[in-house]
Amino acid sequence: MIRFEQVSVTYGDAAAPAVQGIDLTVPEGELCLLVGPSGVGKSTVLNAVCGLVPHFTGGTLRGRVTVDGRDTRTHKPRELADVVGTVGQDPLAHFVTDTVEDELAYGMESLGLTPEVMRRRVEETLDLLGLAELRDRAITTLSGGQMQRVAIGSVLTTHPKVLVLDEPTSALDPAAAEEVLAVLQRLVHDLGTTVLLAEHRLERVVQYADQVILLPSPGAPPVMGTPADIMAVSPVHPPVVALGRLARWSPLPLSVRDARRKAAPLREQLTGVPPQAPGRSAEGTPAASDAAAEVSGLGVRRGRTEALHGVDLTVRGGETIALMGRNGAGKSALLTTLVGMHEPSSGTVRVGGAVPHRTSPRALLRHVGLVPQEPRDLLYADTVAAECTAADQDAGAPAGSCRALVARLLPDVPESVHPRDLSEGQRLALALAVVLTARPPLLLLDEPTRGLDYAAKARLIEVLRTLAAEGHAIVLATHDVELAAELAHRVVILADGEIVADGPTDEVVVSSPSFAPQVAKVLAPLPWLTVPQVARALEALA
Ligand SMILES: Nc1ncnc2c1ncn2[C@@H]1O[C@H](COP(=O)(O)OP(=O)(O)OP(=O)(O)O)[C@@H](O)[C@H]1O
Ligand SMILES: Nc1ncnc2c1ncn2[C@@H]1O[C@H](COP(=O)(O)OP(=O)(O)OP(=O)(O)O)[C@@H](O)[C@H]1O
Repeated sequence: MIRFEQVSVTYGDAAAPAVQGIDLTVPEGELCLLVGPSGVGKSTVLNAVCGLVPHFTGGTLRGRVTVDGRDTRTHKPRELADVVGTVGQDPLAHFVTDTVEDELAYGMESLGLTPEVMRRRVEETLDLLGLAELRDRAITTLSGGQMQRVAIGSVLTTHPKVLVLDEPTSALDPAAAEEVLAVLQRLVHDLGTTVLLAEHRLERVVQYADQVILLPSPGAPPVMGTPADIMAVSPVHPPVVALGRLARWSPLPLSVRDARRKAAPLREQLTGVPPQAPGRSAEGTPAASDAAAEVSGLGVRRGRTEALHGVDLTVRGGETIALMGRNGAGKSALLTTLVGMHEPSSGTVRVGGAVPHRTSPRALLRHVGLVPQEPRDLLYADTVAAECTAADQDAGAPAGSCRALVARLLPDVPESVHPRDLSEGQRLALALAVVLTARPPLLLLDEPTRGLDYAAKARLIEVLRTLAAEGHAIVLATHDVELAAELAHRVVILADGEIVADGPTDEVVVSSPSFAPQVAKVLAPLPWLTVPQVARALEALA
């Protein structure tokens, strides 16, 4: 259905192609997963299928890409739209209408479907993606995950033969991610739809894949095979696979269910061994005077929505809190209120003693820094190098500090490229470095792992742990249960703008079917959360 013949893509005046030696076929009616490290060229491959590369991104495509027999060189993206539905990494860039309902209907209008069919599919999709209450909402007022749901819904309504999805679950809460994957699988099984999907959080998708294409490193040709064969060699793999490799299980488990069947001996070995508590540093709980932020009885309105109400939260230096909860629960609203972007409708907020919305942004910078959900909002300069220089100057940090942080998080981020042209993971690494350079006492991160591969995530965890150990307070809003399990001392769960759980990570996540990490599910009822925890314990036992 999708055919690549000796394809390579070179951007602008880059010295080497971003991808090369791509020669493969994605068969009709299969769900094919594209995996590989950050910046390796996954989006480039996907965009070549829908024709955005090279028609919109520029650059040179050599070789041939055909979709359902149509050559993307001679067919513009518009002329492929009836065959290929695409969800890109940045939904906002692709929306054409203003409201949720219009966006869901838009794709169908050009296909000449009857009003009855259109109506029915819109209703189905609203229900399927939990968007019914938001149908009249302006798209610009949606939360990140709500936008991603609309973007996915808008391509589902047209029932295209081919779906191309770039990290489609990166902003979705765990339950929504599962629902979307279940829908995709149903389309593949029942309608014979062909799905090509790139994703970093393999724990969410690998068990649904018929085939996996691995781009192992920049410029290296892809390897294609069954999920089990590829996971056995892939540098990127989900925690169950890491656990399976560690415990030498064969065949390697791809799902929690597979792993549980093999885990009895490991459970036995670990029984009675106390796991090291997640994220905990040697210093223990910091003194009560260290409050980096105090929130009390907080209410925040966004348009007609009561995004937060009655929120009480104290964040202390040295502590890392994961803020979790469904899409639209109010996580971003809380973080942005802490940096003064919204005036509370009730209650009080103090950050380092200051009232954020009455403090000048410049003065507030001494107390708090936010990496926003859309890293682009933070980046102004024309090149990565200029962005880093500016960050050093703003923070009064030694020249080269920001650049060194970028390199520490992700190798090979190009210096002279415009931040706009970076891959998703590269752009996030840059935004993280810009904020980390200022070393604010309170560090807020909104979904800080989109586009990051497992290795980059592990390096980010290291950097953040060091900061926490030095007394910085960290709050991260995330749907990444694996990240929360590794990093957070404490988990706070928001639902409909209210705090519904607040406690030590192991206590909160282990008991939750949505927020438990894979290792917790595999080893339950034992309270283990992460592969590194298990690895350390096994080493000590050996
Ligand atoms: N328009 C462009 N101009 C110049 N370089 C680009 C452009 N788009 C992408 N690149 C570069 O090509 C490489 C591959 O990027 P791509 O977005 O395809 O990676 P990816 O595997 O999707 O990454 P991620 O996992 O971070 O989303 C990166 O080094 C990126 O900086
Ligand atoms: N300008 C606005 N007008 C109306 N409602 C808004 C506006 N901005 C945000 N909202 C709503 O406020 C609620 C909280 O949004 P917020 O972005 O804080 O959610 P979130 O927990 O960060 O979600 P996600 O996990 O999807 O990022 C959502 O229901 C959202 O639709």
